Amino acid sequence: MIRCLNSLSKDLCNSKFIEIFFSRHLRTKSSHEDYSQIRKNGGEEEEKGHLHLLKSRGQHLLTNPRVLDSIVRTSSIKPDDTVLEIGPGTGNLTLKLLEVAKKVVAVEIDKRMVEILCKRVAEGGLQDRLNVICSDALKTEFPEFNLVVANIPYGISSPLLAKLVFGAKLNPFRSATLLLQKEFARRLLAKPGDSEFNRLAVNVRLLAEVEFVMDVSKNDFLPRPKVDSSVVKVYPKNVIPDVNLEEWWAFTRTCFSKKNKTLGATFKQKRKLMELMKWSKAQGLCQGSRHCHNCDAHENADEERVSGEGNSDLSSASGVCMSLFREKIITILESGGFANKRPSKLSNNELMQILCSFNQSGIYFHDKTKPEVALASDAAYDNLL
Ligand SMILES: C[S@@+](CC[C@H](N)C(=O)[O-])C[C@H]1O[C@@H](n2cnc3c(N)ncnc32)[C@H](O)[C@@H]1O
Repeated sequence: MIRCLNSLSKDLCNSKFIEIFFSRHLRTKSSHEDYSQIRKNGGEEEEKGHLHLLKSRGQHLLTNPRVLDSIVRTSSIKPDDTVLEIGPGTGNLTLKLLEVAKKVVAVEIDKRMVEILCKRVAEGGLQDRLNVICSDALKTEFPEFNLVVANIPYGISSPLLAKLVFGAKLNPFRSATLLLQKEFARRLLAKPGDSEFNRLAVNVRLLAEVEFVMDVSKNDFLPRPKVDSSVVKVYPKNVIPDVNLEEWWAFTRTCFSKKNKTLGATFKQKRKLMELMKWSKAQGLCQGSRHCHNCDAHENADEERVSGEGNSDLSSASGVCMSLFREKIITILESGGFANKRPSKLSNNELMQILCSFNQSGIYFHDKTKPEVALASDAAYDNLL
């Protein structure tokens, strides 16, 4: 492979050769095949100069120079910008970025790609302006950057977006121009009332604005993916709402568990009430209450939750406290006019208003006694969006 790359690296610096090279020398592997299998079964083929592209790594390379140019143009890169690129692959976009940025930090998980990338960049004499990190972008602490431009592997879109947007508090950047799966981009851009509107849009919109840039054809990639793609631009907000993020995530998770159900119906569910009672109890909401003081409702509720059992009749046995709690929640929703509203039609401001009313009444959606999850930690991005 190296021999092959040596002879081709000069050509690769010229985008006209990109397509010819890829059609001759790249091969794809299905998602279930991994590197160990390639080494075992396909090692000889790699020796002959074929680079197997892995679906499991989202290795669909953008080969249309016009699209690459458009992405760079819409990214509004300034000469003193340090651009973070996730998944540079063989460097098609990286080379264009290096033409205009002061520096590019490229994070690539596949060391075969890193070899090709470094070779191509060295051929252009631009290696001093490139910092390549061969690592998983989700597990890497990014060095300083002030702009993101990337054709990312679609399989990590959610956690990566979460890492960027929620991490912007610690690592501020001007904008992220991202090539995403079209369906994911539509969900990001969806407005309340749109069929695609969901928790992803709500959570991202809390901290960032998202703008549509353009659709990209499947034919602009090698190998051709099965899904359509779109470019979006994400702008982290300068001023972010004063809200505990874990509380917000837990709240939106509850609301959007059934996004088309009315909030009144969602909060009548016994399982949801039990969970909420747990956290609200942690805040001392019910301490001293006549009903709580003399009954074991919360302890029973906790036991039932753990064992997966439970009496569905809220008015019986340990349900006295739960009934009161449910009434309290419905009263709060009704007083704001939200009991019959559906989360899929609510704006972030309205959702924030509901959460504030709950919190002011001592109702919480997560365990506030636990320390806040460090936003820079890997675990923080799992299932966030
Ligand atoms: C869609 S390709 C884009 C390649 C290149 N930017 C282009 O446009 O031609 C995605 C790239 O991300 C890399 N990748 C996949 N998972 C990654 C991860 N967790 N961290 C960093 N890079 C990753 C793949 O190896 C692949 O090179």
